[in-house]
Amino acid sequence: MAFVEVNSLFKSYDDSGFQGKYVLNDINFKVEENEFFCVIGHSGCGKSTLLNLLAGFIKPDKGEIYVNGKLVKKPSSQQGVVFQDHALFPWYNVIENVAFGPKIAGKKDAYDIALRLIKMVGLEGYEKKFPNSLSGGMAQRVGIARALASNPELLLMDEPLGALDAMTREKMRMEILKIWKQTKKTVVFITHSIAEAVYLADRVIVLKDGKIFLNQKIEMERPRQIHSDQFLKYTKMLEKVLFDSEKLIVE
Ligand SMILES: Nc1ncnc2c1ncn2[C@@H]1O[C@H](COP(=O)(O)OP(=O)(O)OP(=O)(O)O)[C@@H](O)[C@H]1O
Repeated sequence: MAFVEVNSLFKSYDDSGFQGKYVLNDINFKVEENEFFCVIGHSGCGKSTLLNLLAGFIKPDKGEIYVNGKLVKKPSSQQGVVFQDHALFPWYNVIENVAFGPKIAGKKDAYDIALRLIKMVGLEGYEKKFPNSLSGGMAQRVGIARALASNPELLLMDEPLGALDAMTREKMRMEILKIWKQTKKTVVFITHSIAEAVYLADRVIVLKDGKIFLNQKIEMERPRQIHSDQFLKYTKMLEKVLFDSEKLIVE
């Protein structure tokens, strides 16, 4: 069994639930352990819905999701989530935000865990700062540290770089890859950006009209050279599927 298995998943927000109203319509895919898995699609195609289902925040109409062999039924510390708007507690400083999960779990070393992760995301010295005094990139680093603090098996990232300016975004991409390599987590990462998906992913799926239109392995050495022929080959392939209505390729 793969680390994550999504089997015949259907989700509608309409009680009548007939086909055609499904935001996700018979979605099937697998994510291997330690894989960096990207989901890409136009606005409204169901990316966040898929992530919320993986996180156990909402339930499917039909189908199942297994994470490490366990059926996802509700949110759990095994699924860490990073949100686009970082969703930090504004009344807590950085260390309290990061230590929150381990403290709730009764970990005696919650602050040690938090300190280690704050250092890992490059925010040493900022432990006592409050979210409103941090830049977008810094707040997102705290969001990542907080998600990692519960030592989840699966890290779910919903457009974590979407609100950042282009330069910070580029820097954060590299940071995320570094953190991924260091922690050896399995990552499901949602993005609007084709280049981001090709830069980051071991595998990309393209969601469109409630279906997976492409499930593609990205076979390139890291760090990836964004001007290389191979990189352009993949970006063109994804562009074609995203903007061309005919393709339906599932490996
Ligand atoms: N709670 C909800 N109730 C009703 N409809 C919803 C709800 N959440 C999402 N939808 C609808 O489901 C569809 C998919 O939304 P979703 O947020 O999953 O898309 P998305 O691909 O993440 O979009 P974006 O990239 O803009 O964030 C949209 O048509 C949206 O309006």
